[in-house]
Amino acid sequence: MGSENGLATAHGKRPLFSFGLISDVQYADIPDGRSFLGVPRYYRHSFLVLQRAVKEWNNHQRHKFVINLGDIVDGYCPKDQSLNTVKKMVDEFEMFNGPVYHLIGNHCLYNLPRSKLLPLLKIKSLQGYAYYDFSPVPEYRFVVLDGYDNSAIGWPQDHPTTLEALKLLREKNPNVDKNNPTGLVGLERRFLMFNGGIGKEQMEWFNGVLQDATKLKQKVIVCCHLPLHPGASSKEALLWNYEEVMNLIHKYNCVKVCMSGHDHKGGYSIDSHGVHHRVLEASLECPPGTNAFGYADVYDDKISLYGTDRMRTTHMYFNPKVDL
Ligand SMILES: Nc1ccn([C@@H]2O[C@H](COP(=O)(O)O)[C@@H](O)[C@H]2O)c(=O)n1
Ligand SMILES: O=P(O)(O)OC[C@H](O)CO
Repeated sequence: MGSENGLATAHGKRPLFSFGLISDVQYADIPDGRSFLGVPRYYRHSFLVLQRAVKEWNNHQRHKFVINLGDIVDGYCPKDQSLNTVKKMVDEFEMFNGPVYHLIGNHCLYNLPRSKLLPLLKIKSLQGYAYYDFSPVPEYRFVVLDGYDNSAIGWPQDHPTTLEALKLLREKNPNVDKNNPTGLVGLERRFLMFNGGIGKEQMEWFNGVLQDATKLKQKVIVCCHLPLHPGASSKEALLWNYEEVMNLIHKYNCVKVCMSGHDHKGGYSIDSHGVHHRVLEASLECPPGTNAFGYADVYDDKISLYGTDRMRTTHMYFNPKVDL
């Protein structure tokens, strides 16, 4: 891991704080396999990646917390093992000497209902939603979005949200298999069942948090399992209503970085308003002996993400013209 070890850096400053990050561990006690498109997936090895990540984060000694960008378990995990597998993963995360913040992903929801999943992940939620915020230092606010708020997965089959999401998928995606993007053109390829969107109440809550952060002169890092910007992601992995979310973010100047998982190859872009979008490379796709985890050093004018092996290092400088 490229390291500044939390000490004075090249531009002479100490980070305000640092934190560990990882995404798409997608562990299951099953033999190696492949994605639909043929990319190898190492279901058992991904647990070893997590173990090595926790060891590194603890060795560093200065990380204030760790954030898991979602999909702690894989959809192929035998369903009679789901509960114990999620517990095993949470227990491993809890070997970290500090708080751990989890996001939910589609694979989590293939395994467990929200009522079981959220308490295990220690996500304090209202009515089963998995969005929340926290402020590790007065200068920064993290917003965790629930990208499966509007979704055809994770809610009971007869739930109004499921029915509404299925209606949208029928309108947008003519394929029988609603995970199949064949025939969908351009950004419409995001209308797949393994994606989802942010609902009205969550949007209102998000707007309120951005207003409050602006008042407090806090910089905001938005985290969502589903990517929010086409420049950093495959079209097939995007949040259904990413434009609505980005329009809201762009009304304010406080959001500096958006972080996601889901699109396993990873990605990075800066949008037209200078907001950085970083999609993290998946732990699941690390061949044995390799890794994909990292940590971020956070300053008042940049975030440096230091990746290990398959997770790329990214220095994200904030646009000095964008004042708080
Ligand atoms: N191009 C694609 C990608 C996926 N699918 C469908 O999605 C399911 C999940 O895909 P994974 O990459 O997670 O394995 C897969 O079973 C397909 O139904 C697709 O049709 N076309
Ligand atoms: O996380 P999965 O297995 O549902 O795969 C999602 C795809 O990578 C999105 O393009």
